[in-house]
Amino acid sequence: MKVIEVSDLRKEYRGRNVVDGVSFTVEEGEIFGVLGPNGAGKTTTVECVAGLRVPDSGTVRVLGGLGPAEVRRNLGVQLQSSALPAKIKVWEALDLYASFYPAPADTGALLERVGLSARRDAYYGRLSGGQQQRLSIALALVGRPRVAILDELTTGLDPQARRDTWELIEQVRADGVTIVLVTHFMEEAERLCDRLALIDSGRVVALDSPEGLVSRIGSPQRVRFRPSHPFDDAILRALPEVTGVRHENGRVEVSGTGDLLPPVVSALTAAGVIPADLRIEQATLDDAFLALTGKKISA
Ligand SMILES: Nc1ncnc2c1ncn2[C@@H]1O[C@H](COP(=O)(O)OP(=O)(O)OP(=O)(O)O)[C@@H](O)[C@H]1O
Repeated sequence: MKVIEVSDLRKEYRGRNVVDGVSFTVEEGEIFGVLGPNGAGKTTTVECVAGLRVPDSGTVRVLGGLGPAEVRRNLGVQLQSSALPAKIKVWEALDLYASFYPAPADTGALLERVGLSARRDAYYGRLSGGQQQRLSIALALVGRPRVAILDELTTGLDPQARRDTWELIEQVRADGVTIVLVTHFMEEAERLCDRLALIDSGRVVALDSPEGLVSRIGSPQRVRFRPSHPFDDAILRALPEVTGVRHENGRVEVSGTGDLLPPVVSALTAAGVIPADLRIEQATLDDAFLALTGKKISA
């Protein structure tokens, strides 16, 4: 079942098309990513989906076309800008948000799940960045939504807190909540998303699974090494898997397709060249974005 259907969404600010004809659908139970550089129009898009901004044109259908009140009841939203007052306590914030819904989640169990039980009496302003993010996720889930929209939820977190948050998101999805995840971290998108829309300058430039996006670009693999001594590139260029060979500061980078490593290593070995510091790199979503738009996501 399609839980969100967005068609030709447009929003203009001061003569600029911030959202410029965006269309996508989100299936029930998936983690759908909206990935793109800062200022690409991601937040504006999801805020239109959540009914928090009015698009200039285009349509948004949530859960088969519910009205605004029903959408609010079924949609949990965690936004970048949803800062709480510093002097509100964790349990007070949760109780307050729970009071907006007819059948809210058990707030004690929710605090447990996001790892904040021990901080229930703490002031919001006293929480670490990771704890504040976890509370904002709890607030997005307290109405027991069928769909949760999470915007830049790991921005500013240290790597451990980020990984903990990813695990939490996977658990939430395992409970059957459909998740729309806005991010500009490709690692986050690669790890969590079933499908994603790459957004650039208000447009969807591609929509696919992370693997699908990466496999669209020509050179999904790179092998790098430091050769024991100079050699003739022709021995590598002759291999059908190899599409390019580059030399840089005494290192060699071979790009190509398929299973690149074995033929490269055997060709080098046959020529008596020992590859030191051998590394293999898969293409990433960043490479896919670069290939599609000419820009880096993480600018
Ligand atoms: N209310 C507004 N009035 C004027 N311009 C706005 C408004 N909201 C957003 N914009 C502009 O629209 C563009 C897209 O903003 P948006 O927040 O949707 O991008 P984003 O992809 O979510 O980026 P970020 O990750 O930085 O939030 C930006 O250039 C922003 O300055």
